Amino acid sequence: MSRAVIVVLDSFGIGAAPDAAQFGDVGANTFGHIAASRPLQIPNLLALGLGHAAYGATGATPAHLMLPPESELQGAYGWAAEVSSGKDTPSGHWEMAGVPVMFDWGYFHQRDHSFPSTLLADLIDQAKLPGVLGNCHASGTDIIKALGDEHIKTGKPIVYTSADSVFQIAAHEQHFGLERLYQVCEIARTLLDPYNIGRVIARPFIGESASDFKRTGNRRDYAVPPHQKTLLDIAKENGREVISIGKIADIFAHQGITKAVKATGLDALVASTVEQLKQAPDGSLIFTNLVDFDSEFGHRRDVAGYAQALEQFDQLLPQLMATLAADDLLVLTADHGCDPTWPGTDHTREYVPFLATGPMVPVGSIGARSSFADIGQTIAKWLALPPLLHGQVALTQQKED
Ligand SMILES: O=P(O)(O)O[C@H]1O[C@H](CO)[C@@H](O)[C@H]1O
Ligand SMILES: [Mn+2]
Ligand SMILES: [Mn+2]
Repeated sequence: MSRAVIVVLDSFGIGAAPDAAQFGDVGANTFGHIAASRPLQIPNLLALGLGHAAYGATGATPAHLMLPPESELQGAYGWAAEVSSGKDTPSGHWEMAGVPVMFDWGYFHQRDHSFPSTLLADLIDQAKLPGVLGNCHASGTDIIKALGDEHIKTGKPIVYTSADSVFQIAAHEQHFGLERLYQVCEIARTLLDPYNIGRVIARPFIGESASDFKRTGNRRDYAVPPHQKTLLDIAKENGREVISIGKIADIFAHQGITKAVKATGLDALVASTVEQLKQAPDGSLIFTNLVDFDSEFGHRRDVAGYAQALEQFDQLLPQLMATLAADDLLVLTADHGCDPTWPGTDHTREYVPFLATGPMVPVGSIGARSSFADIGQTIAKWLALPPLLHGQVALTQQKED
């Protein structure tokens, strides 16, 4: 048997998807626009075919990049489009696990007074709150700067949303209390089910004034469970270990997971992945989400920070690859784009990279993939699990002669 590792570089799109026009995202390109900002030192990602995949997705090599010859690549590369109706995190992850989201989530479209008054009244009543602040579309870091002081004074949590199907609640870890914030989120989760909202997100922060308010790693996402069996459920049912690292367990509403490991930051998340890979039994699935690309840089429209984080990840990659056993598969991908040069602060509809490596992975192009589900289907095959309902197998183990 063999093992599989998926590492999601959250928001790392590689060029506008064929249906980007429906999202106002024609021309968005997370990777391309970061690469255009300055020369990037990412030799390991390029050796896995990242530049080739970006070329495949857009028809152009990202600025400043010299692509290694195809014969020198260390894996298979492709570029995958999303079939799910939204460009949100759960849709992207569920689709890559074989469950595209073809229905529409509920959204709060109004930029101000975004939430129905009955919803807020029920939340205030059931969670025994003195009221709420915010009630608008916002960037999470801006809104705690603007309303954090008032929140501390009044004890009213800050509620806000975005173009995603989310209801986010920001509150101070000490003044309001972390456990209390989680309890309020659980109440909100039940109230939001009838609105078909994908996630309630707890956004704890610390600090004593606007200049030093800082969100912490205690963020928690309350997702609705996937509507069909995912790759994770199928692996678990077949007696496999399914190890979540970072946000994955939350994104799948803790379904199909046998072990959940928390870590904060790129270094710690990759280190946890390496550590789990060292001990995971044959047949295991390890699934890691690197949230910082999205939450610290993409949504913050921080091109320099994103570029630096890509270089940091590139440096961590050899260690991860060196931990792969002879028949292991490592897939690097993303769940959507979040072009830091794009107007607004929301996600962008993009192709994502589908980079696969491991000693038995055939080298070369696996081309354009019409759904992220090809990732899950490929892994199901690699792990000798029953096939998923969606997706095409992109590659199989290359047997030695
Ligand atoms: O601005 P922050 O709070 O980071 O919010 C972002 O994070 C949410 C979940 O990924 C997205 O819906 C987006 O609104
Ligand atoms: Mn995401
Ligand atoms: Mn996001």
